[in-house]
Amino acid sequence: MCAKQLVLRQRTELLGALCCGFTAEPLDCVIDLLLSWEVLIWEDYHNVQGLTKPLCSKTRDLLDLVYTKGEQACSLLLAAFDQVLPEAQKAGLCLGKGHLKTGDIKKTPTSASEALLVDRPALVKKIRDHVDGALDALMEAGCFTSQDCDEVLLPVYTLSQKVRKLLDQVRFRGEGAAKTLLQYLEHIDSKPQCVKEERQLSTECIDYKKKLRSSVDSQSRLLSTYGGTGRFSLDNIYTDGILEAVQREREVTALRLQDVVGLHGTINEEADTILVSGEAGTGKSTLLQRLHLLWAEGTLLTDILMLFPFSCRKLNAEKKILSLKELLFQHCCWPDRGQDKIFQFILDHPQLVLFTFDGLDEFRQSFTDEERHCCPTQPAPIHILLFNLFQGTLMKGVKKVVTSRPHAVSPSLKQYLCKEVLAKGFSPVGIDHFVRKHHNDANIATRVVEALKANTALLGLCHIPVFCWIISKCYKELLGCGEGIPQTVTDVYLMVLKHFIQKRVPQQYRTLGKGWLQEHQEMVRRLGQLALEGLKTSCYLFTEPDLQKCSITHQDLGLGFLIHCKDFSDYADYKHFEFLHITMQCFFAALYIVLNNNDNCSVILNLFQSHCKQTAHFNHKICFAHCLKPVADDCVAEIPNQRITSEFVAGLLSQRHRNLIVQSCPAALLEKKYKQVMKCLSKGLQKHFKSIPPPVKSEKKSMHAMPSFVWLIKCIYEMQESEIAKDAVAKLEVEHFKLIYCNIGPVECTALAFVLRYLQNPVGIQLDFNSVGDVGLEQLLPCLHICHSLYLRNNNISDEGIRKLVEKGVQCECFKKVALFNNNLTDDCTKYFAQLLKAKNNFLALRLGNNKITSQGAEQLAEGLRCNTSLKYLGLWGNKIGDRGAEALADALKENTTLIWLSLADNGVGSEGARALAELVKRSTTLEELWLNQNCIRRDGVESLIEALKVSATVKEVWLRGNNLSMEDVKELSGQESRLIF
Ligand SMILES: Nc1ncnc2c1ncn2[C@@H]1O[C@H](COP(=O)(O)OP(=O)(O)OP(=O)(O)O)[C@@H](O)[C@H]1O
Repeated sequence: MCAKQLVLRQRTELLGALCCGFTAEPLDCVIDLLLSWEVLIWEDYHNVQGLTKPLCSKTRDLLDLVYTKGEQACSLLLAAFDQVLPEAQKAGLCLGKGHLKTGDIKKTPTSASEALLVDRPALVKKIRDHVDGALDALMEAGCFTSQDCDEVLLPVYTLSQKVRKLLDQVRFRGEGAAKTLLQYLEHIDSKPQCVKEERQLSTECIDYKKKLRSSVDSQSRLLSTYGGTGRFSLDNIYTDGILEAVQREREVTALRLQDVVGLHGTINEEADTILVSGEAGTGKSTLLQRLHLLWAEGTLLTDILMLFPFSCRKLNAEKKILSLKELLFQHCCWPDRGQDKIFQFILDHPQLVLFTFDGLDEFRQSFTDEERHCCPTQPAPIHILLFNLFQGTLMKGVKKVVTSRPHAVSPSLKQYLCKEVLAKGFSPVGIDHFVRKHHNDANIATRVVEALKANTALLGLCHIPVFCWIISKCYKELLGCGEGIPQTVTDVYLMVLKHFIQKRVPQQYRTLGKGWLQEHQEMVRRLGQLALEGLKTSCYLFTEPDLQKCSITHQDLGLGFLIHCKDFSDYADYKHFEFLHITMQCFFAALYIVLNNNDNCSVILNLFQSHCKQTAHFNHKICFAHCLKPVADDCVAEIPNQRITSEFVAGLLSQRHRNLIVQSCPAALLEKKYKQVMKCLSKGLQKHFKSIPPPVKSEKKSMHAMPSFVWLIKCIYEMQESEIAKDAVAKLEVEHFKLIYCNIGPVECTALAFVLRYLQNPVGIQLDFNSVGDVGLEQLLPCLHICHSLYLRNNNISDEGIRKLVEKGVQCECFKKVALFNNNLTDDCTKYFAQLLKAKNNFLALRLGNNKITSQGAEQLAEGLRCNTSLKYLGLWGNKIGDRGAEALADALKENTTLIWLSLADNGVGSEGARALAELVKRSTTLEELWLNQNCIRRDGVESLIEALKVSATVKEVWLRGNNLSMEDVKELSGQESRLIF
């Protein structure tokens, strides 16, 4: 098909490709290329870009214009799309590759202005880091006025747009300006710009920078949580958590703290907002605090001159309209002099400034991009300022780091994100480090660590830092509990409550008796009522007046323990910002619901039924919209907190805690509430299962769970009620459970195993893209006997997790497949898999792609393969087994009569490895597909494979793309053997 036809037929797709991202950058890049290839002349450029046109109109105009210019122009347009669009977006498009070689049409410029046009695409990238220098050079040479500079530096422009404006202005000013710019570019020194700016800082700016540093330093030096009895220096207690960046295609990569603000993991270069998201207590605020401290000490973010930290919770209190200047100076740090100069410096040097916003989920208004505000001096309500900062309409170029729980991150906010970082809590090593840092006494630390290791359900909870902190704080109660207790989140919070009450009891009566809850029930009820009220209005504050209303003092609350001050500076000001950690507030609310003597169970019904109504279809939008509907007046308002509260209600009503609770609430009423919850949970699960669509022909019946399913399972676990679990899944006929991207961590794994172990028939469990980790994997083991396939792509699993999996797996008759793509596996894990292969002669598929397995691992695996007579699929894509590994595997599989699929793609295999594999091809009577893409096999290696294929009756395809072969080799060799795929 000719290029003109391609442009016409794919008009909608081409339009979509340039307009879907809400940023003009792809269109601008296409235009840059077309200008440099002379498809567009300067006049066309102005016509297309027209000042106030929306993005879609510009793109339509461009497509129309190029279409009228004929076949060659269309061909170049497609080539420009090919260069600009990311691979994923090109997937469905036909861009007529090979029509034209774009390199051939690049003209040799005859003037400086022409040079700027011909090199425009490259110059846009190059000048990005030198806009200020270029403007200075142009001003000095008298080519630009300060008005020209202002036009270029308008804060609404992205950095690339500023460069394009600059280039346009230079063209407008003529050949002299173009020459000056080219000369400047030739002499750009390699020093980063900030070094120069540092030298030019006015004394006002230097003084302000010092003041800001010292204020940030004092705010972040102590761990901001719990005053009174224990204040930790952040340096002493901070423990690295797991951080991951979400990439395009929803892949994730690991990040370090220092990468949070860097380029690593960027998905949209034009945006400035970095989101750190994570569930309650995963350490988002602490991470931010650590960044602040390291900046203040001058050890990290050294290219940032001014850092402004904000707390969204505090900003809720700002009722007046204010300008950006007031926001910065009044809410962060007041300049003693030269306010205007300092503010001007901030406006002029956005790349040297960082804003951080902690706890967007606590901000009362939800993000919207409906109201634009771009003037830094114009006052506006606080939410308008914030939302425009996030979008980049205001203070484009200033990096902003925002933390939030996931539920508060709307799709409309996501489109303005430059990267998304997931805070996933502690790894098992992190838990160990944290506990040891927490306890000065090494003996106690060791006992706590051992107690955790002996109670894996609890260890699972501790990967969330706030639990780790609670457990460390209540270590005396923990060590006195005996083995295996506590098991559930409710157990942990009851332990906290007991600890807290214990502290209020006079020294001489310190040992609490069995009736401890009853003795303190009045206060617990009052706090519970307060908490419930707070949750109904999404209010997380327990302010002084609130407490006074309930005749509770801060002493009652136990300042040293329960109070969670998000920002240490708040502590001095606790009358206004006292704060109980939200999960604790949910727990008190649940206690109130359970202890309430009111016979009417409508609160419980509302609490549980609102979730149960959701169907099993995985549709976040529907689910989210449903969740946002207010459920009922007497029910808590916000869904995530509602979920946490209902889990506690289920836990408190469980038979295990009956003896404690029954002292404060009549037994008959408790029983009624218990039955009510049991009924809701069981009905909820049934509804969920009933809504599973029938399987597509020839496919397995599978269920894609959504968050409400995970919540139901967690409630059942909190109740520790095997009967509901049994009932719920007894009649379930599903062959495959899909729980991908469901925030499944160790806690959820414990609950899943508790329920799924009662399934009648074996299922596949797909948990790809979660945070299962070694601890979670261990938690899943109780349901391994009903699991035929386990999929754990991207789950931070290491060799230790595999050791435990295999230990159990060899005893489970129906466990036949495991997929562990992209985890942290090394050669160590292969000895366990070798054991599995030796012991289980019904095992079918082992997929270990994208791990860190070398030739040594392959050799160990080979030992297992030698004895195995069942494996059909073996995947080692993206490891480093090399020739030696390939030889070992090929040799071990010589006599094998089951393997039909083998992937050694991207493993550094050369011709020697290929020769060994050729032997396998020759001898195998079952092998059908061999994947050897992205290796370094040369022509001689391929020739031995061709020879082998002559004898093989089973092999259908050998994939050899991306090896060390010339075009001629490929042409010639593919002519010799059609089963080779190049
Ligand atoms: N990296 C860490 N090192 C040491 N302790 C930590 C770390 N992260 C979190 N903690 C502990 O866990 C507590 C809760 O962490 P933090 O407040 O940062 O969580 P969060 O994700 O902001 O929670 P929320 O969503 O409820 O606001 C902290 O007060 C601290 O005790």
